[in-house]
Amino acid sequence: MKIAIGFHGAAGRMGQRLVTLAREDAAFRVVAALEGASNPKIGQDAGEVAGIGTIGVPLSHELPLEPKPDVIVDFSVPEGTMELLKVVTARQIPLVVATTGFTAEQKAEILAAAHQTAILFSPNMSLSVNVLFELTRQAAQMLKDKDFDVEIIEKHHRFKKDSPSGTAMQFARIVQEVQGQTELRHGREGLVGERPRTEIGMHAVRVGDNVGEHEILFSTLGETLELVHRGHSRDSYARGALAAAKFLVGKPAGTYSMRDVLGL
Ligand SMILES: NC(=O)C1=CN([C@@H]2O[C@H](COP(=O)(O)OP(=O)(O)OC[C@H]3O[C@@H](n4cnc5c(N)ncnc54)[C@H](OP(=O)(O)O)[C@@H]3O)[C@@H](O)[C@H]2O)C=CC1
Ligand SMILES: O=C(O)C1=N[C@H](C(=O)O)C[C@H](O)C1
Repeated sequence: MKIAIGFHGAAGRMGQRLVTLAREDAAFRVVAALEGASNPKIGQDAGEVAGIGTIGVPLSHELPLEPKPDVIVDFSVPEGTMELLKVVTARQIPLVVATTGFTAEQKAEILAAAHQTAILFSPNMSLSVNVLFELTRQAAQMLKDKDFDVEIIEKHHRFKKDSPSGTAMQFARIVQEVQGQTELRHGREGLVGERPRTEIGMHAVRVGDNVGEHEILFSTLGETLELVHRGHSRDSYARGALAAAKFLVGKPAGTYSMRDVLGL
């Protein structure tokens, strides 16, 4: 039996790649392609929008009653995800949340919804970024209390709405958990004084069509260690999200992570 999969934000940059790659994967049948109510492409075929020809699934705002998806993958905007949460909890549909830019309150709502259905929530679906989360934790542990400054630089395309990226925030949280920095310093300007060791510097660069780069710098007097990930295309995120969808089908309510999917 094929997995019936739905996409939320289906006409977006990521949504189009997901529709395309899911159609190439014999494990899936695409049954829903959801978009914001005001999207001008509502009613158009999701495959036509993705550039792969007609697949018989129109872009819609409401999730049709039938066929019920076995899982939904969300790459949209925070307000859209919050709306979708009501639908997936009412209908007990597992959800992969890949959207970023949530407030702390919105994150708490997503975690609360996981009491009612299975939710996998990750700011980055790529295998190697998730490996880098682990390497960063190890580096932070080994360099703890050794007089290192930590700065995080992320680069993304000019269309990105949230800053810093959800992934950069996750790198910062990992280092803070291990080393205890109390403050995130978003850029610097003016006579800000010497750098305290209690902050992590955060720098968001927005350039052209960059699909995502993250650098974590551990630097002390005389040397710098740089951990770097560079995306080549959006397909690394899309493939990770489809692996997460396969993993989540049939799982009981609860929160899951890419570590579970990738066996890290
Ligand atoms: N976790 C990960 O690995 C990754 C996460 N992302 C995140 O995914 C999200 C989407 O990225 P990207 O595809 O580049 O962005 P896009 O803007 O290209 O796509 C978002 C889509 O969501 C649609 N949308 C807007 N409002 C709603 C709504 N209320 N309900 C449903 N859909 C809606 C947008 O429509 P419209 O254009 O009409 O506004 C658009 O089609 C971002 O938050 C990004 O940071 C991206 C890549 C990887
Ligand atoms: O908007 C993007 O493009 C990306 N967003 C995610 C984030 O905010 O971390 C993941 C990836 O870097 C691409």
